[in-house]
Amino acid sequence: MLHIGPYRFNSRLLLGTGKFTDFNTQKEAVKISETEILTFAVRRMNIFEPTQPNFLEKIDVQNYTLLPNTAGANNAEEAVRIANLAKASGLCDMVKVEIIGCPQTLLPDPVETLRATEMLLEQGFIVLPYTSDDVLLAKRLQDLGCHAIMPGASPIGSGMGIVNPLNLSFIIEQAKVPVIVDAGIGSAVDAAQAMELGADAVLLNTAVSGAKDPVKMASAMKHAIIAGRESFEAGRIAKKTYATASSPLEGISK
Ligand SMILES: CC(=O)[C@@H](O)[C@H](O)COP(=O)(O)O
Repeated sequence: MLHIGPYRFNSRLLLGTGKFTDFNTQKEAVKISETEILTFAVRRMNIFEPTQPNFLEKIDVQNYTLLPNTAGANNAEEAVRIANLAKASGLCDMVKVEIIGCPQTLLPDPVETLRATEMLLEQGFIVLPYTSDDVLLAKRLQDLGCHAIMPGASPIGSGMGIVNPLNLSFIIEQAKVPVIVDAGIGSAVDAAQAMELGADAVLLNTAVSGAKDPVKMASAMKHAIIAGRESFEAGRIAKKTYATASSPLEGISK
């Protein structure tokens, strides 16, 4: 079971809701993924304008925990403002801090992310900062008291998978809060790898919404995350340079 602050989840898949070609595909993908947490950019919701189109309109949002993110914020103050807007509209008291520092790589701004996390924690939010795979930054965020750490596997939407598994495993090793690998997942094997490294969950969007068959990919991601977690818990065999026979002959009388 995944624990984030006071919340408990059976699914370890967090699904982004953007970039689907149509609302029916989005709905089917969300359903088959069996995710319990949906994430979205607050700035894309017309939260105070019920007459305007709502991109979650096909989804029965009562059945999900909503994780608004602060995408679009350029600094800590803007992120805090966006988080409060989401909270005031009754969406959730959890927030994913997303403060992009570079328009080309979409990598997060570490200083502003740290500041926003501190400010939001002071205001009583359940805070999940999206961060790079910087090991010490992850520790600093954890020391502030954030409720989960969300290191990127690779740049958002790149589909490059985990570019630095070593950094990720260092982050996981030292973590006292859930580690949710967020962004850059390209296919099911990447999601399984994150879980095998010991991540607590995976957040992804583009790999599903941009797949040739998004619904099938959502299903694949669900299974990959379950398989990766089971494999992690089962404990993999040690890697060796040379072969070991599968049917050893030692001890067998001739
Ligand atoms: C939807 C969301 O929160 C994204 O910002 C997230 O980082 C997903 O990234 P990918 O699209 O690379 O999976």
